Amino acid sequence: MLTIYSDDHHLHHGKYELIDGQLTPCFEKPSRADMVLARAQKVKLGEVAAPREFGLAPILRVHDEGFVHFLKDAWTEWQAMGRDYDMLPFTWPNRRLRQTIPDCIDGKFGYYSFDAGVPITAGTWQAVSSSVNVALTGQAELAKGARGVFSLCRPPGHHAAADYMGGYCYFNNAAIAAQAMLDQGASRVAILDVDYHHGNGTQDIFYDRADVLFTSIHGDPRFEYPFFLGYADEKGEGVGRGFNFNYPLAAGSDWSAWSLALAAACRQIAAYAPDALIVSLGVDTFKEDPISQFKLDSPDYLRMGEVIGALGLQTLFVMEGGYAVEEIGINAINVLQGFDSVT
Ligand SMILES: NCCCNCCCCCC(O)(O)C(F)(F)F
Ligand SMILES: [Zn+2]
Repeated sequence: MLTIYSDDHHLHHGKYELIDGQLTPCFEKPSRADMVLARAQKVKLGEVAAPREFGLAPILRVHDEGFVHFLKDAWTEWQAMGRDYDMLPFTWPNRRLRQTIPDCIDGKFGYYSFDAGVPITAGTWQAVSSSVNVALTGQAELAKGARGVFSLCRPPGHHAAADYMGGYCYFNNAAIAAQAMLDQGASRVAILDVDYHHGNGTQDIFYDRADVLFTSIHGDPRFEYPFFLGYADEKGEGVGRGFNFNYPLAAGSDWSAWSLALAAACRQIAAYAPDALIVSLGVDTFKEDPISQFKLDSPDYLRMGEVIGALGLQTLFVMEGGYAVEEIGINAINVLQGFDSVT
């Protein structure tokens, strides 16, 4: 399988995030992507190609213009205030507060984010732009007829909605790739989000649409981040009703429970008969993941890839989460090798 990868992700390395009331070194760090790349090369998964440049147009097909320009100019504005350390948001327009965009950068940052898990640094813009180009280059390769392509994206994207970032995500790489497929003539695209956390951003972007089917298996939002989306009763709205399927699972879920949800999601995807499938590939479902509560083991990722491969769909894998850095490469690449093993 072809892998699309850029070293530009190293330009984004936030220092701290707030976990359990403590400022903690960021779990979303450069070594994550380095380990996945190393594993792909070690097992000779296939060629590794650099991304092509696609510019702002495909990003603006999904994200709000004000949001994009805030992110583009944020670091310059922050530096102009004499601040040379990471930007972090700290206040958000909750219920019954004005949804008016302030002039002050702290107010703008809060308007365009939903949590403090999105440090902005000098290199963040370049890194997130590159991550989008990695996803779009993968999509372009798939459009040429490849059965499967791996876009090794970093930073991840599935928590980012049209006009807010959060949870280590800035631009929604998978959503941007899905929209590009539709813009190039696809009628229907299915997204399968296997990350431990619900892809609230991806769901939100396509919630009122029938041309993208969103399915997600994740930690139950009653106890797990992102808490405020991801319930099973969220089925889509308007013409999008019936094109959103959430499979929240209890803490401690292992392959036996998880694979039943995968089978259910795959039944929906097969019935939808999409032109292509995008997998938001997070492997924080792993039993040793430091911030997650599922119990999948490394061999389970081979089986996950086989089940996805059995759908017989052209598939773009877009890297999302996974924080057990020693095993992230084995687990992510196992999915791709499992997929490739299905002829
Ligand atoms: N007590 C643990 C608090 C963790 N709070 C933030 C979790 C963010 C998860 C990000 C991700 O793994 O879903 C992505 F794929 F986007 F990277
Ligand atoms: Zn996650």
